[in-house]
Amino acid sequence: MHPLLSKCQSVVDRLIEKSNCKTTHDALRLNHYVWLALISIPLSIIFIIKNFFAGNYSIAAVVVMLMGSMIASLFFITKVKRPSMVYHATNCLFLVMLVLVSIWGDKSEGQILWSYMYPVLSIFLFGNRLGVQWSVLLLVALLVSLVMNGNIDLAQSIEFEIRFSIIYLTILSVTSWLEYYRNRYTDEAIRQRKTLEKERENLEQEIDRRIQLETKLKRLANHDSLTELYNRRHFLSRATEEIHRAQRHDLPATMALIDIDKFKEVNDTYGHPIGDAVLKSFAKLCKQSLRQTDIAGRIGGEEFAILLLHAPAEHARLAMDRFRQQVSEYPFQFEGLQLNITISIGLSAIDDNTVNVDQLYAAADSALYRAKDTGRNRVEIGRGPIQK
Ligand SMILES: Nc1nc2c(ncn2[C@@H]2O[C@H](COP(=O)(O)OP(=O)(O)OP(=O)(O)O)[C@@H](O)[C@H]2O)c(=O)[nH]1
Repeated sequence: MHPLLSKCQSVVDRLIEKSNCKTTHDALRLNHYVWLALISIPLSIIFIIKNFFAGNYSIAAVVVMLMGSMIASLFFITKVKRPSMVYHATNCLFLVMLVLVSIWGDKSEGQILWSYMYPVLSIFLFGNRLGVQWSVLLLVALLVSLVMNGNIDLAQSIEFEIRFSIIYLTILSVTSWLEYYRNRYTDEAIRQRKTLEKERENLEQEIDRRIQLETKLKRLANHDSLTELYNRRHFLSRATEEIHRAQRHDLPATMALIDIDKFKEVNDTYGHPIGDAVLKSFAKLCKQSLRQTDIAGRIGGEEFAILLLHAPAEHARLAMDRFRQQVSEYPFQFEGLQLNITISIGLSAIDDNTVNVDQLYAAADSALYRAKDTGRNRVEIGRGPIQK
């Protein structure tokens, strides 16, 4: 679009935005009216000047009135409740003006011919049904005025009236036909756009649903459903990555295997659901006590593993001993019951000889057995990974 036109369109849009249009259809009609008014105002000025110098003062005065009403209407459309009333009023004035022009007009120049543009404008502005009604009304009014007002040059010529009517009706029919097809294609385009928008919306919802499902599936695949810690497979895979990283950067890391002591007794004494609740609470406590960088997983029934990153064996032992102490003093409470548990921990730190996570796990596991064998509620460090 030409920059001047798009500037005008933005002014028109602003006017329409400020108006009280309820539907997009109303807004479209108002858009047409504002454009017609913007084009008609300069044309009216030319028409006024021409008639003024031709001595047709009465016509010039009527057009001045019409132009004034159009300018005023541009202010009123943002104020009134129903903006369509404004252009209906202007249309009535325009119609009266055309009739008066045909009565007062310069006979030799046939001012009545200006009326030919009315069907085009009214259908453009009001749509087919109302536009045709207004156009037919104008035709009737013009014919009556031609017959009644004794305009000798025109009124006496029945032939002129017939020719005028035929051309007027042809213009009306062609415009109406064009408007009909324009409406049809516009409606079709709107329908297609709505369908496309709906499909896009559905597609977006489907993508969201699948993303959520994928996230859920990933979570289910990697996490233990009871404790929400990593499951054995995912823990070992994450631990493998981290061990490689630590080895590459020459950083310490220690694996801790934790087993709840005499957990069978908890199940046997209080029942399996309480046993589950203990496991859940223990996992929560475990998460709270760990560093953000540490990785924790549930390896089996009541067995857990933690990979303590950036922690050499001695630091890990201190940290795990604190945790062991914390667990032994923690009052696990369920349904009015309070119970205490203890844990045994086996540690194994990576060194230059560590080949893989299984070695580290095996070393931590043997340390855990030692902790169990030597009385439970203890932390033991493994004797180092199996040598290459
Ligand atoms: N409630 C519950 N119990 C479980 C779960 N998984 C394993 N267990 C129980 O954990 C208990 C483990 O018992 P054991 O392996 O004999 O060991 P323990 O009684 O803890 O004794 P120590 O390890 O030698 O101190 C068994 O009774 C299992 O049934 C679970 O998901 N929920």
